Amino acid sequence: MQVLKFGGTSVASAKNITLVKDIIVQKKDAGSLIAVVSALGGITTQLVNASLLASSGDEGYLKLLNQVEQKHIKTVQELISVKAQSKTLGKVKILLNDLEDICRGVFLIQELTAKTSDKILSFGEKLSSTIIADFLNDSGINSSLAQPQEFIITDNNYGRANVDFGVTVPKISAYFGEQLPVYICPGFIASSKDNQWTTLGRGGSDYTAAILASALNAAELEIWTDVSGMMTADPRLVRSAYAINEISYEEAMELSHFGAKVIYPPTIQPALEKSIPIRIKNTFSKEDAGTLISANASANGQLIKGLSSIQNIALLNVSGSGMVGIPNFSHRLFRALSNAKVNVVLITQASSEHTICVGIDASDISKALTAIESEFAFELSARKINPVEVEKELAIIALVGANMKEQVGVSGNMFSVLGQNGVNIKAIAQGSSERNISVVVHEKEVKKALNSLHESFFLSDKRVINVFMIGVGNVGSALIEQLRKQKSYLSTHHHIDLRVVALANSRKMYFQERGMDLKEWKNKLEHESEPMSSELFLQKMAELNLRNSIFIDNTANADIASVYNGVLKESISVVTPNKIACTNSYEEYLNLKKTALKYKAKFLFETNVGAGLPVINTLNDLIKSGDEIIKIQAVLSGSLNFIFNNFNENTRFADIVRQAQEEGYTEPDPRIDLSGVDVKRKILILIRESGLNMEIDDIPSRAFIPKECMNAPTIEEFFKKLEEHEDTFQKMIADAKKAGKKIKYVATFNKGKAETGVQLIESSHPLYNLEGKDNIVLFTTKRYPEQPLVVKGAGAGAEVTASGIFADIMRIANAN
Ligand SMILES: NC(=O)C1=CN([C@@H]2O[C@H](COP(=O)(O)OP(=O)(O)OC[C@H]3O[C@@H](n4cnc5c(N)ncnc54)[C@H](OP(=O)(O)O)[C@@H]3O)[C@@H](O)[C@H]2O)C=CC1
Ligand SMILES: N[C@@H](CC=O)C(=O)O
Repeated sequence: MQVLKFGGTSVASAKNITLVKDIIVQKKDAGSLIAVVSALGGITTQLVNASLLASSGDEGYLKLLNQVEQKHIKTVQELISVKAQSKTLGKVKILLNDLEDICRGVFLIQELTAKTSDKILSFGEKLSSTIIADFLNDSGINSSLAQPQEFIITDNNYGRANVDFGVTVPKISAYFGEQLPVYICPGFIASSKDNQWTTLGRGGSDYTAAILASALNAAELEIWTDVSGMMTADPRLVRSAYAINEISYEEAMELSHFGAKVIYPPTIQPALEKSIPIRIKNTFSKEDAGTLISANASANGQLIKGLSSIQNIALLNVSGSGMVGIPNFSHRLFRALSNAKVNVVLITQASSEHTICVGIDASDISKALTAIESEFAFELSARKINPVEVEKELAIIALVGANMKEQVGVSGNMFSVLGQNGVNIKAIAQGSSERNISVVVHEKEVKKALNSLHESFFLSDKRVINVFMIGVGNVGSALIEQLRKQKSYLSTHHHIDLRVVALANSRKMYFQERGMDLKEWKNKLEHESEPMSSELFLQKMAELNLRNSIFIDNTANADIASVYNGVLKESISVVTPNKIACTNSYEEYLNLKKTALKYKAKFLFETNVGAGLPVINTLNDLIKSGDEIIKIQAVLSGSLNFIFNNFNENTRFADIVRQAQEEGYTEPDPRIDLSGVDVKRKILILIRESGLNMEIDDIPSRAFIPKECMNAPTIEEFFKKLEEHEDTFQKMIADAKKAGKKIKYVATFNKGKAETGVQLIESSHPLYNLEGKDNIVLFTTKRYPEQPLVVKGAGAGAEVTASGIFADIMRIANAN
């Protein structure tokens, strides 16, 4: 005998019932089958609501009953041929009349007992099974409507009756002794020994199917539902969740206890006891393999089978010195909660015995508090225990898998993934079965936590990196184009799904939670955006609370640089070419580093010095490996090097500066380069990264631009003044030429002192042949005392800078 169970959504409409028929037709040739059916989707809830309204004397119950009636009549009319319809409609009408009579009784006496409630709720399955059996017969499939009241016998515990297996099993064997091709059996309903209608409680139809499968020694029990099996995580929260092929009974129970509602394992006990495999199948995608739950489920090398989550959890923290070493304490606590019918979902106790923390459904908080306060009234008044602390808006997330046992590092990995994403863990529970590690987190973190854990433990997945970018000018737009071009490469070769979630310039900002199409960003930012406000940008970024988020600042703006600390505190990494944050006071610079460390975020700014050149990383490697910096000599301004390499007696200084600006080598405000400020910032960053404390004002610079130019109020005025001082610049270049030297703007750090300014460089010096917009950095260190370690190459320009930022993004993406 085959036993199949179809849940509420599988039989929610005529269209769905037709799919059920197709499955039955396909299966019936393999032997007799019993199809256990639930009530049409949504009907049980309507019956509950109608009975409650009736019991409170509200005539609104009639409206609900009318909706129930219409739904069933419509289903009959859509399913059954006209000539056979009246017979089925007659049966349905009789049932509906009985239902209405019972509800009217409840309405009149305004009382709803558990016994009457069971009677009312039974109509859902009675109606659905009657219609489905008639539909199959009308479609030429010989079907019999089974009457579970005749073979599932229970006690009188209405609402959740207990099955008497001693009586039930022989009755089932006798009832199904003569095997017809197809039985349609209403799930959920049963009968007590004194012939009263009872129901089997939550998951009741699964239970009916499991009882039948067990009593009839079915080869397999199939549960047909609306998903393609038990999923690795809740697909509404984790889009990349997928169906688990095989899972053990124990793992299925763990997953289901914590939120995977596909099956309700306690009701599967009869099948489990006889090791009858259970297959979860999707009525709406019947070719999908589904999930096989069995005693010998193959692990397929997977440590973790799934992630589950339950929301609306509260933690009660019971603490106090009066608990320590008192053996009876926990007994009293749990007895009080049990007597108050509070279900304890999670328990943790520190070995100090000073606190016990219990997780409960938040709707039970007041019941639980009353129970505890009354049980421990004396201890509370004597201050032997503290007032119970309650924390709400929490959720439990559990990692489930039998293969975790004895496997080192699973919980370590779990905690580190959550930590890197700034998810605070409020409580932890792991049983010695090592099949489940549960953590309690804030409700708002659930989505991020589940997604980061899913990415980490289910390797077939892509790792999503979410980018929030302010500044889409010269460098920012080059970066966007590089990200666009590399997207599919990163996806294929590195399993990284790099998404740009937000973009902003000084006027507008545009957000797209699932990542935007980078071909269209300009249009979207211009036409589908909202006004830019850095506060709102940060607020939206925090509210989205996406895993693996990176904030990128491609501006040269001090206000934007001032938000990094707050961003890092959200455990969001910061990448920036903007030098302002690292050249503010030393204290602020150190503070950013400390915050990043504390909140497990990264603060990366490789492009602050030498654009895309690996200057800071090289220096960091030297320092980390124990080397010491003796001297740094460098040309750190791409624009100034370009200007001095291209300016001659045949060109005008202002034109060359303008060209450097147009080529994208200068700062947004070129005065920052020409004043030497940009170079001071860069050498300062190198000094600080070498481990030394220095402020920008400690670095002198020899100005070469006349004061009058630097004092110009606007950039345009500045260019005009440069033109007016052309003679000064021509003299500079002529003097250098006469001396057979080249002009370079050099930064030096030696013996604890730094200085910057123009120098005339001889042809034998390593700086002499520095072409175009190149930078060069010479590190003389304890390990490189004579021949300095040299980093050289293009030190300015949008493309190289963008690629340096991209490299920082990849460092973060690959680090987690
Ligand atoms: N060019 C280079 O070779 C290198 C540059 N860098 C650094 O890269 C950064 C960017 O330079 P670059 O791209 O040339 O500059 P751009 O002036 O071309 O672009 C700056 C971008 O930042 C935006 N912006 C400025 N202020 C704000 C604000 N308050 N809020 C939001 N957006 C703002 C601008 O918007 P809007 O257009 O609306 O003003 C623009 O999109 C600078 O910090 C620079 O020092 C670092 C290494 C090398
Ligand atoms: N303006 C800078 C480029 C970025 O740091 C330079 O000229 O080097």
